Amino acid sequence: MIKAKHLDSTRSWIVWIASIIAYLIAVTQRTSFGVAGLEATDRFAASASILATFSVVQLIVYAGLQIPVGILVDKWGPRAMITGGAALMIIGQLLLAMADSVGAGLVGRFFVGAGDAMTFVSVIRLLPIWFSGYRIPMLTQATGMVGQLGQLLSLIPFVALLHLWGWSPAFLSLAALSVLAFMLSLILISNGPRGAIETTLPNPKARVLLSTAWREPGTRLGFWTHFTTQFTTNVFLLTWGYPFLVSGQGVSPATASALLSIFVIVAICAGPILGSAVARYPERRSSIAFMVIGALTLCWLIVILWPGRAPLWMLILLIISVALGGPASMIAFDFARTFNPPHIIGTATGVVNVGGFLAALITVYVIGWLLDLQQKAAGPGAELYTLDTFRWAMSFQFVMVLGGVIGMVVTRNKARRQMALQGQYTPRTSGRFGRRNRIQ
Ligand SMILES: NCCCC[C@H](N)C(=O)NCC(=O)O
Repeated sequence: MIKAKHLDSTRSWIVWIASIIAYLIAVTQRTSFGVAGLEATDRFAASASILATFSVVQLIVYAGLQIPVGILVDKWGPRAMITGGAALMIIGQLLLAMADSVGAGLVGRFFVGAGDAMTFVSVIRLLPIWFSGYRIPMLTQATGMVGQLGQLLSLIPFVALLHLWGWSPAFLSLAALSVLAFMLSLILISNGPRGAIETTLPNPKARVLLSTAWREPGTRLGFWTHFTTQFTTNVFLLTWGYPFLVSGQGVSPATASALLSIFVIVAICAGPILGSAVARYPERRSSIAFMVIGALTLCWLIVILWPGRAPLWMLILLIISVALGGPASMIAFDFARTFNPPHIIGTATGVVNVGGFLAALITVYVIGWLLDLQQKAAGPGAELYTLDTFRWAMSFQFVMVLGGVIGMVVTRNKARRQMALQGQYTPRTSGRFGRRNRIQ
């Protein structure tokens, strides 16, 4: 087969670099409110639960928009979505810069969440338009990795601006950053040459796109893979990791912060390794995901069953294994891409991306509920955060892992049966069909 001329060209790299800058900036916008918690408490005279509402609203908006965004990526193309997302984030951060009430702040955060939700799926959709072969899984990992650096922009320069200049100028600077993303996307991103996004339908209906993507077992395998690999990372980073380490495991706040920074290091180191493993052994993608899930489940089990507090080295092992879930979750997008025809990859990617965020939302909520329940059951004056209350509450993650693994096994079997019927390679049929027929 002759390779299209635009694939893997200089233009491809320009488009990819512009798109990952837009994603990196979206992650900065996403994580900026979390690092401004103390200032937000003062500005909005807010309680801890109101502050938590900001995170929950953002997660709900993000997860709730993934499927509509995926469908729109297939209808309008990634460029319009990335540019539109940057515009929404400009509006959101301008509103936040001026907000002096919880309501106004929440509206700002809603816009930021919506703009952020439009970015990642569109960036992932650009990859098969502009690249070919093994580069796609490698660049999928690299996209996830570079994006996470956006968190560092929030943690270092944004926090510095907040302390030096105060709330409004700091959030105005974030709006300016999204202006940069908007301009770069408008000028440098392209949906590819005419016909690069193939459509079989002239004006595809949203319902048709969604049901076609969902009926494909590979999309559901991606959903459950993302669900199971990513949620523990989100639960740990977004809410319960820090109190679990400090109040449950008794480590100092400084050690807890240092432990949390391991997430960034693991994401940077593991991304290329997992990316090249997926590129070399695409038929083993789900086994790689199962290995990571096995490792993180085993580490959680050891920490939870450890008599008393777990030693520091065990906590480090736990965090490394949980952090591996981030890069492993990118395998889920590879399923969406390889099992679906090009005109519904956006929709399928949106479906897959709901998995981990939905699981995180459920788990964050249930862990909080289980902690409250144990405190109430223990009677007046009982502590909310103790080693034992955390042991029981964090154990809920095993229920989610079990549900996710069942989903993965069932959908993997369906996907394999379908591939075997189509005469394509699966590990079990490798002897019959040979490596040449494996699905990329
Ligand atoms: N290297 C870790 C990247 C994790 C990315 C994650 N799996 C994901 O789904 N990201 C979506 C997003 O919008 O960031």
